[in-house]
Amino acid sequence: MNNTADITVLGAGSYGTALAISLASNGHKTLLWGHESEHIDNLKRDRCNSEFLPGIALPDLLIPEASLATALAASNNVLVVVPSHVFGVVLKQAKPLLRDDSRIVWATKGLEPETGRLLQEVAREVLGDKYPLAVLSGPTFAKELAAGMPTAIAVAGTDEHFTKELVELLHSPKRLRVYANDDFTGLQLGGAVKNVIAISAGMSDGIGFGANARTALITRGLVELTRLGEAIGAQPSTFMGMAGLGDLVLTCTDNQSRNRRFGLALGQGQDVETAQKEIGQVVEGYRNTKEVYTLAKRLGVEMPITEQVYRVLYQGGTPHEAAKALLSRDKKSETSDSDS
Ligand SMILES: NC(=O)C1=CN([C@@H]2O[C@H](COP(=O)(O)OP(=O)(O)OC[C@H]3O[C@@H](n4cnc5c(N)ncnc54)[C@H](OP(=O)(O)O)[C@@H]3O)[C@@H](O)[C@H]2O)C=CC1
Ligand SMILES: O=C(CO)COP(=O)(O)O
Repeated sequence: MNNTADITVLGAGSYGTALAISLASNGHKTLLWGHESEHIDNLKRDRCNSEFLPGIALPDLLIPEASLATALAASNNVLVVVPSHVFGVVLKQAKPLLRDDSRIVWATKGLEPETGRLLQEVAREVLGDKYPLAVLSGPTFAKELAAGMPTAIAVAGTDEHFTKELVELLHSPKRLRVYANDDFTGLQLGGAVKNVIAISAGMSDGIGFGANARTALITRGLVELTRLGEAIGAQPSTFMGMAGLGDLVLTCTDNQSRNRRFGLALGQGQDVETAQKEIGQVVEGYRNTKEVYTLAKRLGVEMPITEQVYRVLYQGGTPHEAAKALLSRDKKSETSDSDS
């Protein structure tokens, strides 16, 4: 089947638009589908996603598209960038419209709501084994990527050929460095767990603690992520890369992160609902906390920071109580899970 576009992006929020801008700026014809036709009309009229990325012009090769059928017929490369709680829903909508040669990659960061399953399991359940799958993960704020500021990211998947082609499509010597990785599981998990740790770092700063506490949370958060990763078959070295340390540092330290801002608001005494509402965009870590907590409990993996964030978000605990609980834990060795 002939491609009329090089790639189709599903999800016209901040990150879907930023990736589409980046791809189109690389010289690739890119269709950008969004589920609200009025939003797509605005993109076409303004040549700008004023709602999510004000002031950043859409390149000529970026074509906003309101019809999912047209978007999916245009290219065999499908990049899904919707929030994790609608990932399965969007794949179900897409399934009857996919081409025989479609290949699916996502930049969604999260796990399946309630079950805590990796998105690869959701994709396989909905789509079967027919299509190659891949994931993009790493420290990439939409606004900076869309503005063409230097960025690095990692990609992994089920099919080496597809992964290599994604590197070719996305990589730009001027703006975006793309690292191929062979740990499909690790890249997905890193993108979900960092959201939870970013909330904890935000809470700590919101309370008024300093750089020491924030850095301790990043470092021990990395330990939690690595422990959970090993339990589900990821490679520990992945978490020293873009989708682990990289994304933890980014989202725990910079207020562009919605998860961090959510935590900040909670640390300053705001309630969960108001804090979420004020962000006005997806705060993946709110749901991810429940999913990561559930997954860790199921596998018997110790994740004390995640557990405390869960207490605050779902069990009425306060950020101060969470900090106290973490500080008063038994003394232990840094390098093993035994007591000191
Ligand atoms: N923003 C960033 O810097 C980064 C984001 N990500 C990840 O990308 C994913 C998307 O986040 P992001 O773009 O930032 O989120 P935004 O909140 O900016 O946008 C989400 C978009 O998804 C749309 N959407 C909601 N429900 C559906 C649906 N059922 N079908 C189709 N579209 C839907 C929303 O439409 P509507 O507004 O109409 O509800 C909106 O356009 C998340 O998993 C996030 O973690 C990853 C790296 C960086
Ligand atoms: O994943 C991100 C950057 O890599 C975006 O982080 P937030 O979802 O916290 O804004």
